[in-house]
Amino acid sequence: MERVWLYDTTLRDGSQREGISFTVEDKLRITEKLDQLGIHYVEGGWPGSNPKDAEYFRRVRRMSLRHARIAAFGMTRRPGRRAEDDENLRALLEAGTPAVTVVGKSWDLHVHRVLETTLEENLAMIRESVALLKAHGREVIYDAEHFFDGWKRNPDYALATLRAAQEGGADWIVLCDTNGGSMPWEIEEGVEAAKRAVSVPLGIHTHNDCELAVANSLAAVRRGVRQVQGTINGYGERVGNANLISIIANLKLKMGIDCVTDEQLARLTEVSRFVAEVANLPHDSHQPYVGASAFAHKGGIHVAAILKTEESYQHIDPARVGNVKRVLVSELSGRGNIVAKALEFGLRLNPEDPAVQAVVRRIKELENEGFYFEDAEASVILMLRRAHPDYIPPFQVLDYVVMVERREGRPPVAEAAVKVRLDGEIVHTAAEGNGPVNALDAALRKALLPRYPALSRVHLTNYRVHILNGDAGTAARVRVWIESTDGQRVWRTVGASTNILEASRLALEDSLEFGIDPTVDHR
Ligand SMILES: CC(=O)SCCNC(=O)CCNC(=O)[C@H](O)C(C)(C)COP(=O)(O)OP(=O)(O)OC[C@H]1O[C@@H](n2cnc3c(N)ncnc32)[C@H](O)[C@@H]1OP(=O)(O)O
Ligand SMILES: CC(=O)C(=O)O
Repeated sequence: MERVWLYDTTLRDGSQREGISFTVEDKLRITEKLDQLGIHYVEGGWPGSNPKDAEYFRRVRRMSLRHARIAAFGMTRRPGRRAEDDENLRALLEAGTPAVTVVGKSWDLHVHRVLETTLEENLAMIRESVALLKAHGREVIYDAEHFFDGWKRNPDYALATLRAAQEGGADWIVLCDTNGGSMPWEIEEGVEAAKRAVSVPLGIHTHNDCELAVANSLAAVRRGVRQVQGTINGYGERVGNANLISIIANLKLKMGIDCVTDEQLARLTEVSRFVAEVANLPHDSHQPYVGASAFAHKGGIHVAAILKTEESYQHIDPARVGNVKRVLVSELSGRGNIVAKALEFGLRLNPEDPAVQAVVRRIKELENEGFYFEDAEASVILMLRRAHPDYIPPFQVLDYVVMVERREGRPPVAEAAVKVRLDGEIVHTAAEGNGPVNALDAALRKALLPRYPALSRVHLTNYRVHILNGDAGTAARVRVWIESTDGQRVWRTVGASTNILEASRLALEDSLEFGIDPTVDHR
């Protein structure tokens, strides 16, 4: 298989997504990451568009990049103007990049109705703009905007625009499915037509309006295209561009094209999540290859099978793209899920152990009562421990009372009293709090801290309440989910009840019990 060059346009096309606004600093950080990923071209932006992009090009020159060539993006000269006098082309040259990408019109509709010029003048605009950039020693990538739409309506003219770019000296001609409306077979036919019309190496640039951008890019590669343009996570205007993350994984792992090294491929998840973070967008947990759920297994039958052989339900080894396999525990679990989850926490269990079967049954019953264990692994591990006949819990809450009082003109106060069995003794404590859960937590800690001083490091980082049957109004059943940390490890627990305090107590008690036991590697 021949080589394929990766061209990233996150900093230009990606910033056209609604909701994204990169700072110059953001763009420089992303550039560095893309370079580490082994991207061959990084399009930094449009220097003729705004001061931020112009500053990016000034600053990126000082970066020492190992793989990436920086490209500046702009359009062909305006109609009726000399290329030398066109301010956008001047800004492109002033950007001082080794590569320049210039976009021109391939579709006659655009020439007549958008540029409002003649077909001949558009050909001259393309030829002369490319030639000017070449005369200044740049590597010139010509982006044929709307190539596929143009080729479908007026093939002769669309192909004539490619020839104009070739005559101007373009190093690459990139066929764009700008409106994202093409089907894979139309892409293949368009690429074949372009191959017959010009001899310059071809590239592909697709948009995802029919959810086909990745498939269309791969179809073009199969037809001989040698450059693929896309954005990290598919960020882009409207519904987005071709997702370069999936394209890289597919080229390397499915098509055997060595576009990045194995080590670079293993950074794919990190880069995808990094760019989401910088873009201030939640990372899509269901994103193929790199999402947190991309290799998450929930169905009992699936988990039982992957415990025997992982390829039974995984199309690749997740480590190849820097991701990890995960096992979820829920009412859809079998014994395999429990055994696998326990193993993640350092507990080796025999699936034939009656405790395992008991926990599977209990999880199904509790989920029916409103518990939800998928993201409350610590509560699952505690159930396993408690199911064992020799397990002695570090403490047991026997009784509790919580009072909330509000008197006219004064803020509400909460007070809790607990009765706890600890090392065979009964301990009574009471404490105040700024709310009932806080008071209960304080009273419990007062009882436990003298015996378990390590609990002073344990604190809640998140507390969520989910109403399970809102139609029942104030009588609704609620689920309380707590995330805790001891500064090193993070764990999650759950409780459910029609009483919000009881649900909180269950989740809180699990959180503290899990936090006490230092023998288990909590994650
Ligand atoms: C397919 C793509 O994604 S291309 C990238 C799209 N991205 C952007 O547009 C973001 C950056 N753009 C900008 O900052 C501004 O639009 C600028 C600086 C480029 C131009 O701004 P203005 O001069 O105010 O023009 P405006 O944006 O209103 O209109 C675009 C003009 O470019 C012309 N034009 C569009 N494509 C081309 C082209 N390939 N070659 C020459 N002229 C073109 C249009 O006909 C229009 O001309 P008109 O003003 O005579 O009607
Ligand atoms: C060049 C470009 O971004 C497009 O045609 O979609």
